[in-house]
Amino acid sequence: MRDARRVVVKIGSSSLTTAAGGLDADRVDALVDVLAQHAGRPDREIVLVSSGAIAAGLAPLGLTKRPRDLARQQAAASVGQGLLVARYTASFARYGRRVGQVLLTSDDTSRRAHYRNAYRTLGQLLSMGAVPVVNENDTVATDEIRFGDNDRLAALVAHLVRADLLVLLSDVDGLYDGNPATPGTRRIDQVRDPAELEGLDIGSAGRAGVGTGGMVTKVEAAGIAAGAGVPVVLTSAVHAADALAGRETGTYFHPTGRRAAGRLLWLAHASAPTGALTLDEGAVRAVVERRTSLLPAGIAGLEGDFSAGDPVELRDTAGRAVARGLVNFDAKELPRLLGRSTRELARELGPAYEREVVHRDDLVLLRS
Ligand SMILES: Nc1ncnc2c1ncn2[C@@H]1O[C@H](COP(=O)(O)OP(=O)(O)O)[C@@H](O)[C@H]1O
Ligand SMILES: N[C@@H](CCC(=O)OP(=O)(O)O)C(=O)O
Repeated sequence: MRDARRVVVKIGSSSLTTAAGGLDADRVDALVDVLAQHAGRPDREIVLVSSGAIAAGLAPLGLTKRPRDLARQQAAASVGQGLLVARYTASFARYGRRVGQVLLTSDDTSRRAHYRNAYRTLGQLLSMGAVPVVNENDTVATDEIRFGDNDRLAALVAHLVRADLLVLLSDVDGLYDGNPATPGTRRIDQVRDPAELEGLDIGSAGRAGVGTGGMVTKVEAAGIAAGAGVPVVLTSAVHAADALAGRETGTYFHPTGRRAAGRLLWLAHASAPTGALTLDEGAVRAVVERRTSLLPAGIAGLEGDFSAGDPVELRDTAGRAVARGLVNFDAKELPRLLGRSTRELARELGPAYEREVVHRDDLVLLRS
């Protein structure tokens, strides 16, 4: 951990705001002090995933707690994101460092061209010595395409930039074997296998009116990152320096998997499918066992109003999800193509209809 060169640090709203609501400039500065020192060493790079846009926008808009409706959350995020980045800009300037704002949606990150763009921009910022400050693009995301929680976004960003380490900072110094407010609960120092966590009381509520997802989303995010080969430290913001220096702190999640191919991890975790295709038995075998592309001939039915490029679920005839993929046709185009061979379609409708419905490079299996 001490040698981790490229580190993604995620900080939650609860660690950036005051009890009265609004951004806590002192806490932002304290975090930046630690990050700037780490990033100031040769060969070290930081990508910061920062929540707090909604929380920072509440007080300026006269709101006392996080609104339930999406429209007001988006308005708060719009006001708060500006304030948040202004604060980071001023704070990193004390160290002569620039910051670059990067706002992502799940839609951006599962589409091939957008994914490459995100990868390139983050890499460029880092190579120019700037600190990318990433958040979800809350003001334009709809409920359906929202990540909704930055823990998962941070895990996917860690994978995207091929980070050596993911540090999740919260207001609690690690994962506990029960709600830490309950006397007698103990911190878990290491997690070697997510199965070790089964049966633990892991709360889904964050600090009232501020954070989202509680510990549940952190544990899920740690599972995604560790499963993709990125070790994770989960600790409190006050221990950020320890985590970056490789000193023991919080809960350490050992990597459990190998680094998977780029975009497919995003496809599996970032996006909610906008529709579903039902595959006949032969097509399930072809896609799952032989890892081929999905052709119209093997599709028995479809549901949902998707557009070309959207993520869809691939199901067997019993309705079980077997894979997820990016579809190459709009839902309204597909019915007349189903069950027909690509050669026949190309002859009848033109060469554009020879294409796969889901290309195997855009397909991720959900069970093996
Ligand atoms: N088993 C657990 N271990 C640690 N914290 C837990 C657990 N269950 C629930 N929590 C709560 O989760 C909270 C952190 O979630 P949240 O407020 O959403 O964080 P953030 O805003 O940093 O993303 C902690 O303050 C703690 O009260
Ligand atoms: N994108 C949202 C943060 C969503 C979120 O996951 O919040 P948190 O649980 O505090 O990390 C915002 O900036 O307000």
